[in-house]
Amino acid sequence: MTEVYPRVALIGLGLIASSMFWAMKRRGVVGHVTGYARSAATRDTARRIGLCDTVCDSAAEAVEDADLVVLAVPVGVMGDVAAEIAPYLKPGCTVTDVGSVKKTVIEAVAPHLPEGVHFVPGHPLAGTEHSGPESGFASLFDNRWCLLVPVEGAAPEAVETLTTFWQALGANVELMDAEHHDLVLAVTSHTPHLIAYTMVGVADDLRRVTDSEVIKYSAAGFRDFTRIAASDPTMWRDVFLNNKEATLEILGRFTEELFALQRAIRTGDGDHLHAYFTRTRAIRRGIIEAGQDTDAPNFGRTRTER
Ligand SMILES: NC(=O)c1ccc[n+]([C@@H]2O[C@H](COP(=O)([O-])OP(=O)(O)OC[C@H]3O[C@@H](n4cnc5c(N)ncnc54)[C@H](O)[C@@H]3O)[C@@H](O)[C@H]2O)c1
Ligand SMILES: O=C(O)C(=O)C[C@]1(C(=O)O)C=C[C@@H](O)C=C1
Repeated sequence: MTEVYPRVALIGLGLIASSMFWAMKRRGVVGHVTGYARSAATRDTARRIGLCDTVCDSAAEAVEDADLVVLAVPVGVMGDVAAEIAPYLKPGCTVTDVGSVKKTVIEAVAPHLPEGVHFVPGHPLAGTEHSGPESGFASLFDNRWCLLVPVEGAAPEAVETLTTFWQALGANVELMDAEHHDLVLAVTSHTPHLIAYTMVGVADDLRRVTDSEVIKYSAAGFRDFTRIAASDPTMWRDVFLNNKEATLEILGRFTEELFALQRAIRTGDGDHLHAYFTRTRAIRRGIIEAGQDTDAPNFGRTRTER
């Protein structure tokens, strides 16, 4: 296919950036890809496995000729990274990010970017519990959503080109505003992760107290929780600290429902439980009927399957 961008720079070389690299190379989406990660060990690993055409020892060097710069670092450091690269950005280039939270990332990044640079924030809704340069694979974004969250006054051509880029990586693209994005993701991703972290923590405490074999005999549902709860601690700490308002709102609602279910169990209100579970089952069936069941095609894949 024709190149969407001649030169791309990946800042941060973890799961998402490495998957983007392999996906770009799979279809010849771009020309040359530079990469930079803060840690020398990550840069060494990237060089060893051929991740990026050139691995640079500074962010400045990585971005200087890039037509697209992708910030693929934890959301808590997006602003620092933007400040670091700002003086070296090529006029007319596009800067995007892949952060799981949009409002605070936009607030942290936008003020650093010089005029003439297009900022088009993004978020691919695809991932695994693995992290680091060796965890990526080319098919991660296939048939997954990538949400773009253009800031006010964003150049339509810059948004269009980034849309074409993500489509070439296999994703379906939609535009959304930042506040709505953060609320939707609090429901579909952030709060579920917090619940999984909590449930696994509770099971672990229980194991210590009773010395039972909670983990050894864990059923499939709980195993799914342990997978989610194995996700990167830095990434998820930053997600919760940066999507405070929406997560707390959804957690509040979650707690109310949980209390209602708790009460139904205590009072023996089987009708309440049955009606509730019937409603939730219908949601799952609706997803399957709508053909949107993209159930975990990426889980457990390794880099060798790229
Ligand atoms: N993991 C997922 O499921 C997923 C999905 C969609 C979006 N995201 C978002 O993508 C971003 C990256 O996540 P990931 O899963 O690829 O993480 P990761 O932990 O696999 O990789 C992060 C990379 O950033 C580097 N880094 C950290 N601080 C840096 C700094 N100050 N300067 C330069 N490099 C730095 C790390 O060395 C590492 O290479 C996050 O913002 C995350 O919220 C993650
Ligand atoms: O499947 C997983 O492991 C994920 O957690 C991926 C997941 C999600 O919650 O769906 C996690 C965070 C992202 O920002 C986007 C995708």
